[in-house]
Amino acid sequence: MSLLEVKNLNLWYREKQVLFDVSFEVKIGEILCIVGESGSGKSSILFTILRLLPPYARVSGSVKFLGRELLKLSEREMKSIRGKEVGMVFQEPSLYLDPLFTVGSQIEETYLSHFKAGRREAYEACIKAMKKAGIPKPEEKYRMYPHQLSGGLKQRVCIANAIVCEPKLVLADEPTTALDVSVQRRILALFRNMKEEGKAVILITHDFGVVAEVGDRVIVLKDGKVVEEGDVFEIFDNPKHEYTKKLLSAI
Ligand SMILES: Nc1ncnc2c1ncn2[C@@H]1O[C@H](COP(=O)(O)OP(=O)(O)OP(=O)(O)O)[C@@H](O)[C@H]1O
Repeated sequence: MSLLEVKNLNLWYREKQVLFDVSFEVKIGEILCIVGESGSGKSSILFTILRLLPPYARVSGSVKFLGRELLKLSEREMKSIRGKEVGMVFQEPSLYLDPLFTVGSQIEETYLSHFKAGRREAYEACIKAMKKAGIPKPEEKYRMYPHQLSGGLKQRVCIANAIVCEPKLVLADEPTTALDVSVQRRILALFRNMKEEGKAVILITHDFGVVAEVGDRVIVLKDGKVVEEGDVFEIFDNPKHEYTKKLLSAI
């Protein structure tokens, strides 16, 4: 069953068009990887799905999540979807953590903004999410401020924040780039587990090793257009587009 259906999506930042007729689907239990060079529009696809665009952006097309047209929802309805139904891990964790609050209170806040729960329940959900995100000694880290954590740990806090409400879909923009190999493996294992729980992930990555390890399907983006789409094995064994061949030969 289709969890997310994106059809003929176009995006303009002021006069400049950056997405051209982008269409793809994400099924339940699937990890879709988006690959493409810097500036090809990968992050813009995720920001458009969650409607986190600047006021000067213009969008046409359709983004259906479980049959609901997200592009037509009010901001209030979108708020109830962001973080709860659809989680997001951004590229630069420092930008999304508030320096004035402990990381534990920020993750709990995400939980409490979507569920009527007491402090104890929120605390337990927070510790569980931190463990799943591969944070060692989560009870200690819970009380720390972002500046007291390394870049890799901050990224894992963002991942915990994205999964604390157990969303059906996680959008992850280069989530493992700042992490060392063992933590990276743990995060990829977390994404694989999400598939088994009937959830799905859209993963932006430059790393074809990551695609091979967890991806089910891939879309290749070039200058805002989908130039190739297919199952991971098909793309690796038989890339059709010159651009995909070039990306593959670069690794
Ligand atoms: N908020 C914005 N306002 C104006 N232009 C933007 C904005 N965000 C991105 N762009 C432009 O849109 C195009 C696509 O950018 P986007 O960040 O989506 O690409 P990307 O493939 O994710 O790149 P990267 O891998 O470097 O993150 C680029 O030309 C970029 O300069």
